[in-house]
Amino acid sequence: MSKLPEGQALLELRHAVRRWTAEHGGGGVAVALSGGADSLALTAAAVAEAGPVHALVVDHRLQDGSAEVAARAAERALALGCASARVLAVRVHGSGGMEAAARRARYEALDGAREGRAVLLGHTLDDQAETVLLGLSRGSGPRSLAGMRDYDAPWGRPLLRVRRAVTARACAELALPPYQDPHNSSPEFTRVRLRTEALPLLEQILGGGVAQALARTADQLREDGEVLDALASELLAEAERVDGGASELEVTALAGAHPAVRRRALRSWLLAGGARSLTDGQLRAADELVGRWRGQGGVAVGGGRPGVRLVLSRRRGRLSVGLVSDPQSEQQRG
Ligand SMILES: Nc1ncnc2c1ncn2[C@@H]1O[C@H](COP(=O)(O)OP(=O)(O)OP(=O)(O)O)[C@@H](O)[C@H]1O
Repeated sequence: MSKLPEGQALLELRHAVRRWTAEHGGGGVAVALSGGADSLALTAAAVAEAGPVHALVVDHRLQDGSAEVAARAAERALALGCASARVLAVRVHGSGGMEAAARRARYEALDGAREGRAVLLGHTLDDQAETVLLGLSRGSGPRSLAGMRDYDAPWGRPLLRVRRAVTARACAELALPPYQDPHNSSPEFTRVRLRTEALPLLEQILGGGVAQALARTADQLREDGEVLDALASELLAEAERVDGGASELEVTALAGAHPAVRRRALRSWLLAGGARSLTDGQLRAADELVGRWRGQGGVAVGGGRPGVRLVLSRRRGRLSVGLVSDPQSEQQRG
């Protein structure tokens, strides 16, 4: 496409992408294109504002006709002026449900194909608001209420301040009918009901502005969280001792810190040590090894293997993580 039409919606998107590239660098990016309105409109705006654009379309191969949907999206990307468009066919497998497995496969494929470029995603302010509302309702911690960041290398989200309705209008201005994913309107998905039922009701009861308010909450929590993370990494640097290649934490160095900072320090140290999907309960139990020590046993943290658990324990004034065999889970397997 030689020249884009200059409709209001497209201009708003171009402005958002221009702001993003000014802050995080342009000169060529990849765009994750599903063919839906958000990423299609983003692709058009990026072509105009972000240098050569390389479209990456993931075919999850979960629905009949998915290859055609992906091929059409790639064609559109080229017609919009992308420098290249690739379809990445993936195999969705593994634990945690289909949605989570598809997401994992998608991000892995995008990461493998980006060739050093940032990858722009089409998340909008409405996606951010839904993330925050879902997190609030589920009692998630501040890290998840802080929502998505506009750049979490290599993932860029230039549209986090743009309403979803704007991307739909931009597609209309471009005369590009977006692909409508049937999953996006299926009420069996919690997120869809939040979008189509809960948020409109809240908007009606509170007189509007709810999505923006939720996104603002995320911004505030993110800023606060960054300060706490910085304090936690200072604390970690003071407490960490590396002994024969193994990382341990000196309890006396942790003891004087505020538990909120301590838990963040423990979280990042445990993740670096191989823990996965830490819960608030596990982190609080881990913290009690410092703050409420009464000789208690170790704390199992997710991240072991069948028959082996990853356990955090305190010995001789230091915390360490190690693999401990777990006869119970061996029995369950056997
Ligand atoms: N099949 C796909 N191929 C390439 N990019 C995709 C695909 N599906 C989604 N994306 C990218 O991810 C963005 C968010 O998509 P969507 O909202 O459907 O995902 P989600 O599962 O809700 O969110 P998340 O990506 O955070 O898991 C899209 O705007 C697009 O940039």
